[in-house]
Amino acid sequence: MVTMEQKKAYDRVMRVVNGSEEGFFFRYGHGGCSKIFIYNLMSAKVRSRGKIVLTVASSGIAPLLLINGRIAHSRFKILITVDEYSTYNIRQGSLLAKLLIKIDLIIWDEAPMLSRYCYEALDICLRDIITHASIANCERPFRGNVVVLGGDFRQILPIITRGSRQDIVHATINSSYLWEFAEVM
Ligand SMILES: Nc1ncnc2c1ncn2[C@@H]1O[C@H](COP(=O)(O)OP(=O)(O)OP(=O)(O)O)[C@@H](O)[C@H]1O
Repeated sequence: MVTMEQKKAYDRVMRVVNGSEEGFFFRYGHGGCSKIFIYNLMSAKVRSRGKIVLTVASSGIAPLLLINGRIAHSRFKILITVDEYSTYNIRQGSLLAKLLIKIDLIIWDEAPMLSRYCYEALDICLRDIITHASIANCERPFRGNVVVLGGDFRQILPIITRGSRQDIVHATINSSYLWEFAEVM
């Protein structure tokens, strides 16, 4: 049985996935506070309606707990070293590009572990790929796709070789231009 707080977060995302709204959510909570439990609930429900959900995680262990989870680097072909100019290695017309045009929900766990440039590259990639399919939502983050990131900023942050505290904070997702669109839940 889900708690009231879990139901509220689940209902909020489901309303957006089922409606025409776009949404970018961040599920924030400490370890063991049911983030994966909610992701699995959401992905099972959305998939049961014949819709497409991509579930990924930043680290090698978390995808094992997600239903059909994959490592984000493998799923999106993210380069190992990313910077502000990075994009994903996905070609127009490829099978992955066609899949990305059709997705209804992206769930990405352990998001604080990766550099914000990984998410900004996803944003650029979706804008680029979906531009060829539709001109709707061109101003919205992730081209209007429903994206749920999640994780705990008190756990592992991006690793910056010989980086200072400021460099690490600057590399996290909440320093990104995308963060102003995020609905934290
Ligand atoms: N409403 C619920 N009913 C039954 N079990 C629950 C419920 N909510 C959470 N749990 C259980 O609590 C445990 C911790 O939940 P979960 O793994 O989703 O946490 P998490 O926030 O993803 O943890 P971490 O940050 O360490 O990955 C799991 O075993 C999960 O099945």
